[in-house]
Amino acid sequence: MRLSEILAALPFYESAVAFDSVEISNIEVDSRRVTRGSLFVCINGFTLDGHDFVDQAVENGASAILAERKLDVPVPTIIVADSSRAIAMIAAKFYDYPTASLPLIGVTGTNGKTTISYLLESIFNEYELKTGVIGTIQMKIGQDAFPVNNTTPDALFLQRTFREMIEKDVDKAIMEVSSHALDMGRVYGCDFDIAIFTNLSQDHLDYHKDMDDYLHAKSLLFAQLGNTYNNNKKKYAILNVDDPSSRIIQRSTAQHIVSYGCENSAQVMATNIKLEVNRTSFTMETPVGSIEISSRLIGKFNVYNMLAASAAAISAGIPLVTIKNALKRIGGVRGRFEPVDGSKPYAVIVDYAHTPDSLENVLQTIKGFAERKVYVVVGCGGDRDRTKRPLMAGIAMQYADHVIFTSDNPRTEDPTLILEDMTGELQENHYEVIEGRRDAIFHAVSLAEKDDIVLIAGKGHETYQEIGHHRYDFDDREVAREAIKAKEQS
Ligand SMILES: CC(=O)N[C@H]1[C@@H](OP(=O)(O)OP(=O)(O)OC[C@H]2O[C@@H](n3ccc(=O)[nH]c3=O)[C@H](O)[C@@H]2O)O[C@H](CO)[C@@H](O)[C@@H]1O[C@H](C)C(=O)N[C@@H](C)C(=O)N[C@H](CCC(=O)O)C(=O)O
Ligand SMILES: Nc1ncnc2c1ncn2[C@@H]1O[C@H](COP(=O)(O)OP(=O)(O)OP(=O)(O)O)[C@@H](O)[C@H]1O
Ligand SMILES: N[C@H](CCC[C@H](N)C(=O)O)C(=O)O
Ligand SMILES: [Mg+2]
Repeated sequence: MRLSEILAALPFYESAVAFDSVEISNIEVDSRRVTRGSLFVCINGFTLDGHDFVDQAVENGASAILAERKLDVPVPTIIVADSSRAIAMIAAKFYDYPTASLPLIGVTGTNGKTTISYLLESIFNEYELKTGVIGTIQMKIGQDAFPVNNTTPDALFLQRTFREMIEKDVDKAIMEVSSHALDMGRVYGCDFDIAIFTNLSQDHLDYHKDMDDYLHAKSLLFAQLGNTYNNNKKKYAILNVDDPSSRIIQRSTAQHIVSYGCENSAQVMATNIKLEVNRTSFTMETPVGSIEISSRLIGKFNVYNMLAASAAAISAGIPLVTIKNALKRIGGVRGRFEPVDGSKPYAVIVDYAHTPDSLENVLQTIKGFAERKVYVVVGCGGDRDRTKRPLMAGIAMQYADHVIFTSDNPRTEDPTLILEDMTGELQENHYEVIEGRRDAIFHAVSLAEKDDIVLIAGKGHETYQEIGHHRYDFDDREVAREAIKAKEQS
């Protein structure tokens, strides 16, 4: 595509030289991926500055550079005020606005995004539609899975992926939209058809100034709903009426709102909720009728997830009976309330709870069924919100009979200091600190007796532990299985 055509997507740019004849074969933000004919976009990141790699990009064959300042290079340089925002617009243009035709659902909120994405995948698949999913665990096109570095990847990856999804005949794309992504403009250029809000509770206060700032970022998904290409497609905002933040979010969109909830009156509402140890059932009242839902997803928080997914699916025209069958079929989502080796007299559950609210929800659920002791193995990630550490520790202590505090992903922080942040204010002493996560899991499992429950929280599906800048192989579920085996042999 001609550079001038790509640049037409930008509201403003400057260039000192003529570039009318420049052809662009692809766009890249990483100088190492640049090939002959690339447009290299220099992004000033959190750790490195793409402008410093411009020589490598030119050596690798870049035809033009998009940057935030003048650079001494022998190819045309286009100057914009903010290249990480410009990239979203030009990537959408370069890949010919894929989301103008690809039906796209965005899920945002503190907890439940991944779960809802996979519920929607199951519902659409049940209706024989091909899905694409982008989120925390992976990117999927149909049943093919690919690794991702971020819950919501950068704009270039997104637009490229949406185009690939169209080429591979995807009918519905579902993506998690993190507050970081919204704040950094990774999803500018995405034309969402349905936007889902799950809930808002404390997390990410390392990045967002305060909870208002965090909520504002979440609301941006709804502010952009229907404003992208003005193509007159009907848009829906799916809001949780039981979360007070929905009232603020509601004000950021003029699109059709579909409410869901259990406590306050909602368009899609759960009544007669029965929470059992291995099954959840409820009546789902909807604008298109009422239906009995039965699912193997456990806990009231999963009733909210099922309502949110159902409200979105109904808005997308999926019949209630398909929704019912899909929710009945789905066994669970990887690393979310996942039992490890259900054949033992005690239970071991791995769950991705890494926020105060999710930990409280999961522990409340477990306490609702526990016949004897509850053990919790939990830590907090390094280089992340420090203020959630004592809150998570307090919640673990409140619900568990015994807590083993351990390392999550320490990243570049000292694990001992993270654990001090967690335990420093604790008044009671029914806890131990075992820094090594493997030892902590082995110890917790060794303590479990008949009818006890061990919750291993925080890392869910993750298959690594990040210490310093290195990711070591580590999977809570595998380690728990080994611990169970060791216990049985001792
Ligand atoms: C703070 C943050 O969001 N950082 C993101 C950012 O990385 P960065 O700014 O550090 O990038 P950088 O390494 O400084 O590089 C700057 C530029 O130089 C370029 N470069 C670099 C090296 C080189 O040789 N040549 C070159 O051109 C890079 O390609 C890049 O364009 O851009 C990267 C590429 O898009 C992201 O992967 C990375 O996310 C990191 C891994 C991250 O941890 N982000 C978290 C905070 C995040 O976004 N989390 C949310 C989920 C949160 C949740 O819901 O729980 C998410 O959506 O993932
Ligand atoms: N609706 C919900 N409300 C509160 N807690 C929830 C809800 N759904 C899931 N959880 C809890 O939060 C954890 C993470 O769930 P999930 O992965 O679906 O959320 P997420 O929003 O995708 O998280 P992330 O921000 O890490 O991507 C689960 O393991 C469970 O403990
Ligand atoms: N998307 C979240 C995941 C946190 C998972 C937890 N295991 C941790 O490392 O803190 C984040 O990057 O903040
Ligand atoms: Mg997620």
